[in-house]
Amino acid sequence: DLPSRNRPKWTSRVVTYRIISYTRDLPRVTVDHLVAKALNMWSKEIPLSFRRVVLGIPDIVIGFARGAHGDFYPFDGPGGTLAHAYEPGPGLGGDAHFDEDERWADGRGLGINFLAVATHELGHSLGLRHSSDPDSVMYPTYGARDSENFKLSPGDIREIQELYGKRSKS
Ligand SMILES: CC(C)C[C@H](CS(C)(=N)=N)C(=O)N[C@H]1Cc2cn(c3ccccc23)CCCCCCNC1=O
Ligand SMILES: [Zn+2]
Repeated sequence: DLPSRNRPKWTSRVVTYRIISYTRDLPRVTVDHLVAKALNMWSKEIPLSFRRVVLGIPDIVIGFARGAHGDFYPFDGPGGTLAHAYEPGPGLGGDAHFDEDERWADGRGLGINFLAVATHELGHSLGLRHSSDPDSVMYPTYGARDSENFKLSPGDIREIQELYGKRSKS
């Protein structure tokens, strides 16, 4: 894209998040853990950290919902769109919604790999757009990945560092 195109990003060094609803398919602690893992996959590459809050208004609201759920993008039942997230900004900005009509899995059982989808969505929450590289986490369609060694592609790392800079090793 044109470098001058204004790409929204978080300007604070610490971004807060709150998980406000869960799925019946996974234990809450598993969702908490996989969300933290997805966030850490991105934050370890950039000078930005995430803090979970359980009360109040965070930067990023994360939740599960089905059908129409209060924004302009109702979900579509099983299959189809699995989730959506908003680019950085106030209000809905940064929020990530997961379609409760999917069968969510932790990477072992059948079902949609929640870690893979959460990493994609939180990439959007950080300001990333889609990639044409099928190995990228930001590829527009879901591909079953074994979550054992699920990781960001070199392109994903390049994109997020282009937006936020590199995390200094010090
Ligand atoms: C990349 C994801 C993690 C997030 C994206 C949504 S977003 C906004 N966050 N970029 C997503 O859900 N993409 C659809 C795209 C899609 C594929 N098909 C569709 C059929 C109908 C509607 C959408 C789709 C064909 C049939 C397969 C349906 C199941 C898989 N769905 C997808 O891959
Ligand atoms: Zn996407």
